[in-house]
Amino acid sequence: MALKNQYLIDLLETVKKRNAGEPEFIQAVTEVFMCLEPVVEKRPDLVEAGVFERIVEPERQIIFRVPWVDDNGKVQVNRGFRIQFNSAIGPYKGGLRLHPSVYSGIIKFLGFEQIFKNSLTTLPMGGGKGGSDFDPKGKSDGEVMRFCQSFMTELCKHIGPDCDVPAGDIGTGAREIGYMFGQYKRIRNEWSGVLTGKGLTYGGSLARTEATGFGLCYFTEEMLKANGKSFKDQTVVISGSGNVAIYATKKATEFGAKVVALSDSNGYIYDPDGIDLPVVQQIKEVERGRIKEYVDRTSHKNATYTEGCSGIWSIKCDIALPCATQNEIDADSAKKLAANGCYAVSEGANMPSTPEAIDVYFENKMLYGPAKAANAGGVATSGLEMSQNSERLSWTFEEVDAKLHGIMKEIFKSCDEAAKEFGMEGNYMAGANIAGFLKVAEAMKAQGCV
Ligand SMILES: NC(=O)C1=CN([C@@H]2O[C@H](COP(=O)(O)OP(=O)(O)OC[C@H]3O[C@@H](n4cnc5c(N)ncnc54)[C@H](OP(=O)(O)O)[C@@H]3O)[C@@H](O)[C@H]2O)C=CC1
Ligand SMILES: O=C(O)CCC(=O)C(=O)O
Repeated sequence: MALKNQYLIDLLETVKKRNAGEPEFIQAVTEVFMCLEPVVEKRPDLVEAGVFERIVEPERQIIFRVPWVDDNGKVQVNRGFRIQFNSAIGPYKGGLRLHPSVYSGIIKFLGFEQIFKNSLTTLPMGGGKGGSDFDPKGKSDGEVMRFCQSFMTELCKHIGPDCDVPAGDIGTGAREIGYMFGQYKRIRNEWSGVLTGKGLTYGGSLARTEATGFGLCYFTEEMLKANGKSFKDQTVVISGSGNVAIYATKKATEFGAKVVALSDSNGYIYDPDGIDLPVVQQIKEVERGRIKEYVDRTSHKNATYTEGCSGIWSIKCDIALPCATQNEIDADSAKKLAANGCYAVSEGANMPSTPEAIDVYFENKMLYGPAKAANAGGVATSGLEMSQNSERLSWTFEEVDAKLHGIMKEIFKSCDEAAKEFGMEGNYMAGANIAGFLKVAEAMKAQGCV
């Protein structure tokens, strides 16, 4: 697919020049622009208000030094990032990624996607994202703590419960959030809901741990239902074996599907008898081990491990849920999925499909649940954590889960309706981008040229 609208073509050229060397961000903007072409035609008032030019430029970007001392007494230096992309509809909100691949282009694409995702949740949250090229893998708890304290010593100057509320993402789980929260509280001498994904003993919300994976399945079930299908008795392949993948496996299994594969950045497991989730949880959540250990630890005799990640998409399945990282499904992998009869791809990870892979989904009439809608359950539940912190109350697991389920149903409905309204029925990617954009755009127009 290529852009046809000259105004958007020219604007994309400007974005490319201004953000040279950041291909992930250009990829994210290109996708959004392709979906917004009919909006440009229908809403000249938004063009007049400069909304398109303003929405692709972050309100603020912070880059900082993160020095810390390792277990050998050696000084290490990482780079920290926080991008405060858009605050039109609420305080900046989005996770912190700790992974060696992190640089400004990754944080910028994630922050940009977050604007539309957060808008789709219906909650008042703007878009932001952050992180560092620090790799928590293989580090001791002491090293992770010293890094997190140093990171927060700078970050705390720029965030706050009514300004910017970070959370977890790849490499940032409950341990890291705990260390960062402790440091924020110590420096600012205040207890506030400045981070979400907190532990349950200090203001965290029940069901936040499960929320992204559960939400992905709630959204996917709605998409399947609208097309006369369901998870029941379907074979599912899920990539990754982190927070999102684990709870997507749990909910898909509860919905009656059989999940047969999971992966990490070294390789993938295939278990034709269905993934033995408690074993995966022990290895990944408790021991921080590698997925290949599964084969020796499960009683399922037919389980196998294969080195390398992309082979996971050659496994025959009905539904694929990529839950690891960006651009993990390319055109070749998408073609293998289609050739093996996979009819639905729904994204737990952020931007896991390349543009060429998305073309393959549409050419093969596969159902496609785009990340900014399908994985919005995590941030939605973070929004619910913020509400509980403000109220000084804690809701039960069932209450939070029911609200999450309701939000995911509404997100599917908005995507479906926007796609229909703008003449692209069944294209939930277009629907998600249009519905997410319109709310933010109206707010930006109403607030004047800021
Ligand atoms: N956590 C949340 O609430 C939300 C997360 N997301 C997105 O979901 C995805 C997964 O996040 P989450 O589960 O939280 O992260 P985790 O750190 O818990 O798990 C990440 C998983 O993905 C694998 N992975 C990471 N990088 C790569 C890579 N380059 N190639 C192959 N596999 C890789 C990891 O393997 P290994 O252990 O080997 O690194 C691990 O299995 C990300 O795209 C994130 O942005 C989206 C919405 C909310
Ligand atoms: O819960 C949050 O605030 C962050 C979630 C997130 O980073 C994401 O949706 O990608």
